[in-house]
Amino acid sequence: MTAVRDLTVAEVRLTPILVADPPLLNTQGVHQPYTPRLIVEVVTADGTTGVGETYGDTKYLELARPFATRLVGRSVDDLNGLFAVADEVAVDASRTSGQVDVGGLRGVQTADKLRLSVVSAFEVACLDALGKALGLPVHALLGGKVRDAVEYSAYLFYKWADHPEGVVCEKDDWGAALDPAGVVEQARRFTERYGFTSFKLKGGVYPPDEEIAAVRALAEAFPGRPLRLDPNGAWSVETSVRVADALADVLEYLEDPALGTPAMAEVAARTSVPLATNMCVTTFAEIKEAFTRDAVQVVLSDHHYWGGLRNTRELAAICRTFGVGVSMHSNTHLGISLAAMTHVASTVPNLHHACDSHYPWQSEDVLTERLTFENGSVRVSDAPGLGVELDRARLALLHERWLADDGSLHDRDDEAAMRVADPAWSTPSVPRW
Ligand SMILES: O=C([O-])C(=O)C[C@H](O)[C@@H](O)C(=O)[O-]
Ligand SMILES: [Mg+2]
Repeated sequence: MTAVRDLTVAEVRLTPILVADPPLLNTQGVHQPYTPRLIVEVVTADGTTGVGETYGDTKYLELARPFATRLVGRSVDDLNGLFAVADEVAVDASRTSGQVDVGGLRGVQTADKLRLSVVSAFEVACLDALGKALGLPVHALLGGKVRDAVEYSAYLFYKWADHPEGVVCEKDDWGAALDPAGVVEQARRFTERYGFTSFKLKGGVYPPDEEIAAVRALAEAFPGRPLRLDPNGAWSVETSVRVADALADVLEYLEDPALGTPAMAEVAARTSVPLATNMCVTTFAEIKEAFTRDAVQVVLSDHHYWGGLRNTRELAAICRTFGVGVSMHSNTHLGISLAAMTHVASTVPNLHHACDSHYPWQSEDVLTERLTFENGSVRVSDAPGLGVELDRARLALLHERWLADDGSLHDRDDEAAMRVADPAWSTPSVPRW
């Protein structure tokens, strides 16, 4: 007789941590030396533990705590029920903003989106637990993989060699990248270390002509390779069209050149370069206007804020229906999320672009074994659940760091980090150029 499993959630553990982050530049400022993440563990009555990961800023933590309490007593296979649980969690009005360019550069900050960013970690943890209980990989729970490996692109950043003097940080060995030669050198290291064959440059940092020169230098150094440029909405429509024209022969797509659907639609109407976004289509509610106006040709999904792996598949199905491409966006994340991204990406038939991932920038992780890239791809695990194992000692150490912090690093703030180097700095108003 087979044993009957008890999939009831008996305990939920939330562990906020701070992970080292290099001084990566974007249009709002620079990354802080440590970034907050939240690790979620869901433990079933029969002792199976599932793990998930999401943003660790205060606004997510204050939703995750009541969510965790409500989860106890429910079953890890009640994935649809997670959304009902989320609806019960109140979001303070001060946490929401209709702005597309809020911190973190991932589009509007509505109450629903904040909730979904928390749901996603619990959904992944439940899927991991369920997979372990059933002896099935997460991709099988999503309907099965259609590829054995998922391709990622090199996520290039303008970067200082070090965080400002006097700032407590972990050293990295990437060096500075502040001009076209530095960007090409960084790209070379990405190819040597991980075998990536496509490249995305985070732009909006320097005047557009300097970023055009950097992409041109990449095109020369890596002929024929897919290239992308993402200034996070820092440009006007005119500037966007000018950059698109200047790079039309080498860009796979231009990502969020201008801010918001109306501006993106104007740019799209005036260029043949496909436009991608992780800023103007970040919720299901934003799809209709963007697709109707043909404002974007590729949606960069992110299971964290779209509400999990199953919602990511729903988004992909909508994109497929409308002939819009789909790929994946990334903020700073660890191996649990990379595993989750890889599982869901392996099940999406219409994923035709290499996905973004910050993972190579993260020297620290909470896993016993880091995930690896081979020829720019991550192999899809067939082990039960996500196929990762938590390193409790590492987790405790990174949590200690979070506990020891005075609160100044508990919320991502690229503007504040830049002010340490440049006291006069404030996030530039948009369009910046
Ligand atoms: O593709 C994007 O827009 C991002 O990944 C946004 C991020 O916030 C990125 O710019 C960063 O981490 O600086
Ligand atoms: Mg982007």
